[in-house]
Amino acid sequence: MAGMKRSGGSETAKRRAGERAVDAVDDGDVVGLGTGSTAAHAIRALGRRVDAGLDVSGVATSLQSRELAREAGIPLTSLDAVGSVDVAIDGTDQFDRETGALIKGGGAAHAREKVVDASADRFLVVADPSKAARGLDASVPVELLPAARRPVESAVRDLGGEPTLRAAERKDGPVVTDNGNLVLDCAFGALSNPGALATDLARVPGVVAHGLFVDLADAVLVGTEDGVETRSYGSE
Ligand SMILES: O=C(CO)[C@H](O)[C@H](O)COP(=O)(O)O
Repeated sequence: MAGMKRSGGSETAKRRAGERAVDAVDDGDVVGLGTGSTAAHAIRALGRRVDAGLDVSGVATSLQSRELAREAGIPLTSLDAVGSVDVAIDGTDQFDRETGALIKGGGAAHAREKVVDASADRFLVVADPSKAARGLDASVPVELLPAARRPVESAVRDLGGEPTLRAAERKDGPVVTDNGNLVLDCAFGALSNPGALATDLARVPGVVAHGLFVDLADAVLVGTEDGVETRSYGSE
């Protein structure tokens, strides 16, 4: 994947984080179902609790999470129907240990993820230790309207970034998101002010959503080989 490296964190660590996050789900909750390999562990764990009698419904953030939820037997609803979710469980590509700011979008699902995660009463991030960082320096995925590619690339360069169109791996040409858009992976180096960059990127005409999630996470649950470390942010 050009410009965006997916994590090779251990499956044990990812599974522990996903399972611990699902412990926070209560009977009757509407649950935001994140995208990616770590969130997939949470979806499977939630499915096991549904099998055991838990009454919840899920809001998928992608075609991937919708299919996984169906396989796991989790009843699905939509944000159109419910307006918000009680708890969202989602992965991340990088998180700042100090602030809980995230860079997401390695799976090109960050537009819907942001809508669902931002609507949550509690947004729990599940991660393995390879995602932890001091500050943020990964490239920032930007989903954009296909017709806006050139002006968005130019605006990213004006903001100090170097955009790379994300190429598909098992298809010729670019990645096309679940929303029919393209993704630019934008290398800015170390981010001195992620909040300001988030605001600037969101203002660019043609940008649908960027992968900076600032002041959204309530907690990051980091699975390890031995257990789970919970880092709380905001009001948690
Ligand atoms: O933001 C995402 C998808 O758009 C994922 O949550 C992120 O890429 C983490 O994935 P994984 O758990 O497979 O490392």
